[in-house]
This record gives sequence, structure tokens and C-alpha cells, in this order.
Amino acid sequence: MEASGLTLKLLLIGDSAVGKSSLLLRFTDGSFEPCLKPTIGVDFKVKKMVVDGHAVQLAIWDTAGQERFRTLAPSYYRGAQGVVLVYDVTRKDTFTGLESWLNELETYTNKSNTVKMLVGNKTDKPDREVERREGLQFARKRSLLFIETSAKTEDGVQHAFEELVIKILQTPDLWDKNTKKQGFQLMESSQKEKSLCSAYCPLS
Ligand SMILES: Nc1nc2c(ncn2[C@@H]2O[C@H](COP(=O)(O)OP(=O)(O)OP(=O)(O)O)[C@@H](O)[C@H]2O)c(=O)[nH]1
Repeated sequence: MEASGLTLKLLLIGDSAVGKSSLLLRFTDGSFEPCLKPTIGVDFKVKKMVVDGHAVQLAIWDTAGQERFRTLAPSYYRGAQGVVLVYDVTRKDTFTGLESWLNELETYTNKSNTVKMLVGNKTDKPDREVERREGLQFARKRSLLFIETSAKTEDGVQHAFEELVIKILQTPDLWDKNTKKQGFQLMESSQKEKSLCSAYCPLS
């Protein structure tokens, strides 16, 4: 099956205030808000992009990091082909908490080969508590893709999503059978949330 016209479900997870919504805002709208409110439940955005000559539509789910919303998690994980696990390089606790996020991921994803990317965000800040090599080491140990980003300066953001999509496209088992159903679900949602959609063709 051709990858062109494909809809992929991506999920952003990680502790509260690590910058999940900011990464999504930067990626989809190209903007940054210094005082973003915490996500309540879940947010959702759609973005089109061309990767390696394939037009893909990304349905990106931004989950709330706050503990009180964690019970909603199982439904979000279902059908996700890619997961972005975010920590804040200036808060060690968000890095040490990664194990519990990975456990949750293992429990709730229904695809064994879901592509996972670890993202160390807020590299623009001077008060770093997690070194790049620590992030890299953890990612290698747990077979995750890895990148550091700054939603504020844009550094690494585009690259993070592109790498994730490329890896998903290289794993046809993940998207081949699901294309039809996912596409239908997305059409319903994107019609409701037209103002949140944007189009982007970085490689054309
Ligand atoms: N300096 C800097 N600040 C950032 C960066 N990314 C996010 N922030 C700020 O960090 C705060 C939290 O960001 P959010 O994007 O709301 O974090 P979140 O992970 O979505 O938080 P929850 O919705 O509670 O799960 C906001 O005030 C952002 O402006 C970054 O790369 N650099």
C-alpha cells in the first residue's frame, strides 16, 4: 500500500509543564506562548506534511500531564503509530519519571511496534539538570529515538516530528491495515476543528 494520503495518529505524553503543548503549537502554528495554560484532558491538532515524497496527515493528540487526568490515558493510546515522550532538561524529576511513562505506554498501546521518540525539551534555558548524553543513554537502553528541542527557539522541533514519521513510514505493518479507519475518524474531527488545521510541506 502507498504511504501517500496516509493519516497517522501521534501522541504527546510526559509530565506536566515539560512543554508538550508548546511543542505542538510550535510545530503546527509556528508560534510560542510563554504562559501557556495546562492542558485539560486532551487537545488535538491536525497537520499535513510531505516526508520523503509522501504526503501524510498527522493527527496529533496532546495529553494532559497532570496526575488527575491520567485515568483517561488508555483511550488515547489506542491506535497510535507514534508516541513522543517529553521531559524537561531543566527538571531532573521529569527525566526520572520516564520509566513510569514507558510502563504506561507498554500497558496501553495495542501495537507492539509503535515508534517511540524521547524528547528533551527547553534546551534554551540555562539551568540544565539533565545532560544530553544522559538522555541519549536512556533512549539507547530503551530503544527510543532521541532528540533535544526548544519549543521557544524552534530548535529541533521540525526534526523531531519528521524523524518520527520517517520511522513510522519505514514500518508498514504499523499503518497498512489502519489507513481506512483512521482516515474516516480524522475527517470527522478535522471538520469540527477546522481552525486548528494547517498545511506544511517542508520537503517539497
Ligand atoms: N523556555 C522555554 N519554555 C518553554 C518551552 N516549552 C514550553 N515552555 C514553557 O513551559 C510551560 C509549560 O508548557 P506547556 O507546553 O503548557 O507544557 P505541557 O507539557 O503541555 O503541560 P501540561 O498541559 O500540564 O501537561 C509554559 O509556560 C511554556 O511557555 C521551551 O522550549 N523553552
